[in-house]
Amino acid sequence: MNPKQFKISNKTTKLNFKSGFIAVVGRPNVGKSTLVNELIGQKLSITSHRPQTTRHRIHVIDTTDDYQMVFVDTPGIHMGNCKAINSYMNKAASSTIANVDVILWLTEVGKWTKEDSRVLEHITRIKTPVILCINKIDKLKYAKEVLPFLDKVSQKYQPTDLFPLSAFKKNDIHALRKLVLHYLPEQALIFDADYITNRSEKFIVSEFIREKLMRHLKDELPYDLTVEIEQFEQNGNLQRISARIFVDKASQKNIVIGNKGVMLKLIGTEARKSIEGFLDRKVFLKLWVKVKQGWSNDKRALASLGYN
Ligand SMILES: Nc1nc2c(ncn2[C@@H]2O[C@H](COP(=O)(O)OP(=O)(O)OP(=O)(O)O)[C@@H](O)[C@H]2O)c(=O)[nH]1
Repeated sequence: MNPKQFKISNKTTKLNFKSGFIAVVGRPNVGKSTLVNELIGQKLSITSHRPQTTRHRIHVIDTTDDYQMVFVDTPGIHMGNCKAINSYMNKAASSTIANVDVILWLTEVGKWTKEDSRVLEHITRIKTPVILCINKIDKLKYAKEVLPFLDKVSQKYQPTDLFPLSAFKKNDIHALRKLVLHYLPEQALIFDADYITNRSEKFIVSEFIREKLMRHLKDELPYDLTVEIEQFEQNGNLQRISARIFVDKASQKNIVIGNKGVMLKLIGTEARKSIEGFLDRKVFLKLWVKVKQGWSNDKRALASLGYN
């Protein structure tokens, strides 16, 4: 299903119908986007093994006959980099936790870091119910190995619920969905039943391209680039897309293109396949690389590239 324009619903729903907003927060790389994609059963948020993959807040919506859950996936709250883009990401995450019905706070089993403590500072300021999810427990050999970590976390903070899980396990996702539902108020649909995100098709497509760049390029390079869609035209069952990849330095342009264009071709092929699956039509994708020096630390450049 393709995202349509976000619209407030005026449809009536059955008795006892529940709906509400659920913020998904946590430090980078704990599995927030993976969890959100699993909860809604569709990939809309990009993921990678690298921290700080998600840069923008995105609403993804799951509607059934009984409920409508609006998940708000956020960038990881992080430290140590004070570029304008980093403060944009931290602000997008921390401003989300007010005005939701419940917060899913993700941590990773066995790994409490300073950035988790930073999230805790934000969480303790608000009164919203918090489900503290201890993710990636599939990495443990025995289930009981989670206990010392639960103990450690409980000494720092008493959440409304403590929920160990693996985002990869269907049963865990099912149980978490039931728990979330408990915190949603009985009220009608917030958005029309066929809306699945607040973001445009163009935005999701640019994110799929950025995901492949994050996954294939090494070191710091993925953090120094962004993607802008220049052409997005549908002609019957064919979607023509032209996208520009902005890098920070001239030397980075050659790395993104690769020897004889091999890297850009690989990224283009993988991105095209993902986009075709998402749009459910054939895609002609053209990628360009352009140097835009200092874009990630320039507020005006950021705003013009959609970071606002
Ligand atoms: N083993 C294991 N890996 C997981 C699990 N959930 C997520 N991951 C992996 O953790 C990595 C990070 O996942 P993301 O969903 O991108 O994490 P995120 O918290 O959205 O990351 P940011 O964009 O940095 O905020 C990916 O390689 C995922 O495949 C899990 O339950 N178990």
